[in-house]
Amino acid sequence: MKSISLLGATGSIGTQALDIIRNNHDKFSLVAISAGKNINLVRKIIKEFNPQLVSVQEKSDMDVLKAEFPGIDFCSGTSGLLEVAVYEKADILLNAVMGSIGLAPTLAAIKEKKTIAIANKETLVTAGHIVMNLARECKVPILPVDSEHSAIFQCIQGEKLQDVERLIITASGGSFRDLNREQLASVTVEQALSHPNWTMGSKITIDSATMMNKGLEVIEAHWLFDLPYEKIDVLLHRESIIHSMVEYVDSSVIAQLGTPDMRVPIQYALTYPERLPLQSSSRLNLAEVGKLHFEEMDFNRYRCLQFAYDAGKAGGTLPTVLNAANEVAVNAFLEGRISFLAIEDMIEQALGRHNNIDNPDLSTIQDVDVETRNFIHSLCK
Ligand SMILES: NC(=O)C1=CN([C@@H]2O[C@H](COP(=O)(O)OP(=O)(O)OC[C@H]3O[C@@H](n4cnc5c(N)ncnc54)[C@H](OP(=O)(O)O)[C@@H]3O)[C@@H](O)[C@H]2O)C=CC1
Ligand SMILES: CC(=O)[C@@H](O)[C@H](O)COP(=O)(O)O
Ligand SMILES: [Mn+2]
Repeated sequence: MKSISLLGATGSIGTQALDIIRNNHDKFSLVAISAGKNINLVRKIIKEFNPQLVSVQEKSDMDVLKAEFPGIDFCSGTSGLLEVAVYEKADILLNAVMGSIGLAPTLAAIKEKKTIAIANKETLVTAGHIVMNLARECKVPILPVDSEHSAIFQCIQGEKLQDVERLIITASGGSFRDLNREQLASVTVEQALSHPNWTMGSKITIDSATMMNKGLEVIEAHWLFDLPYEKIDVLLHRESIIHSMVEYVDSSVIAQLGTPDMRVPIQYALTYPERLPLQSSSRLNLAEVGKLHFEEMDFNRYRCLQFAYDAGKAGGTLPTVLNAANEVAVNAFLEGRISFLAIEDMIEQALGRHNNIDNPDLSTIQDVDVETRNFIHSLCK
C-alpha cells in the first residue's frame, strides 16, 4: 500500500489521480490533500477518500470545513501546502498544483524523503537546479507525470544516458495551430480554451495555444533527464498519439504511444517501476487512426518556444522570469484584461529588461519571481 499526499486534488490532474486511487484502493491510500477554492469538490473528496489532512487556499473556507468535519486536520494558505507536502504518513507527494507556488512544498517534501511525482512543471522551470540538486543529495526520485516526460522516462528504461542522441518532444500545436499570426490578434479566451486533443486546466491550455507549454516542457526535460538543450528537439504532431521519442546514438528511435489520457502517465508515476491495468482506458487502434502527421516547428510562428529555449540556455534567473511573466500574463488573458498576443509581448519585455543572475539561490529566485510578477501587473493596468 502506497500512501499519497496530493497537491491540487480538485484540478484536472488531481481528479484524474483520484480516479486511479479510487480504482486501486487496495494499492493506494490518499492521506492528505490540498485544494484551492473549489470547496464543494473538497467536501466530496473528504467523504469518499477520508484523508487525514486537508489544506485549502482561504482560511475562511478552512473554518467552514473544520466545523463540518471535526475528525480531520485542516490547514490553509501557502503554509497549508507545505504541511500537506511533508505529511508524515505519506510516502509519495503527487504535486499537481498549478504554478510556481508548488516549488516550496516540493523542496520541503524532498527534505522529508518523500518520492515526488511531479506534474507541476512550473516548479522545475523556475528552480530546476535547486530541485534536482536537492533530490540527488537526499536520494529522492523525481518521477515525471507530464505526458511527454513520462513517455521519455518510459523510453529510457534500461538504457544509458550517454547513448541518448536527442529527445524529441511532440507538440499538438494547441488551439490555434491552423491560424496565422495575423489571425491570432483577435482570438477569444473561449477559442483558446478549446484544445484539440486534451482536456486540461485553463492555464496549461492557454500555454499550449501560445506554445509556451512546449517551452516549459523543454526546460522541464533538461532538468529531469540532465541533457543539454542542443539534445532536446520539439516536433509538431497533431494527433498527440506519440507522446514523445528518444533517438539513440545508433539511430534507433524509441517512442511511447497511446490515446491522449493523462491517467496513463499519472498511474505510471504512482506505480513505477511496476505497471497496473488501467480501467476503462480507451486503447490505441492505429488502423483506426490511419495516419500520423509531423511538421518542423516554426519558431517565428511560436515565439514563446524560442523565448523558452533562449531562457533555458542562458540559465540563471531567466527561466524564473519566463515562468513568472507567463503565469501573470496568462491569468490576465483568462480574465479578459489583455489580448492573446500581448502574452508573448509581455514575456519578451520581462526577459529583455532582466539582468540575469547566475546560479541563483532560493531567495534570489523568490525575489525575481515577485519582481517579475509586479512588472507584468504594471503592464496589465
Ligand atoms: N491537466 C493536464 O492534463 C496536465 C497538467 N500538467 C501540469 O499539472 C499542473 C496542474 O495542472 P491542471 O491540473 O491542469 O490545473 P488545474 O487548474 O486544473 O488545477 C490546479 C489545482 O491547483 C489548485 N490551485 C491553484 N492555485 C492554487 C493556490 N494558489 N493555492 C492552492 N491551490 C491552488 C486548484 O484548486 P481549485 O481548483 O480548488 O481552486 C487545483 O486543485 C500544472 O503545472 C500543469 O502544467 C502537466 C501535464 C498535463
Ligand atoms: C497532457 C500534457 O502533457 C500536456 O502538457 C499536453 O502536452 C498539452 O499538449 P500540447 O502542449 O502538445 O498541445
Ligand atoms: Mn505535456
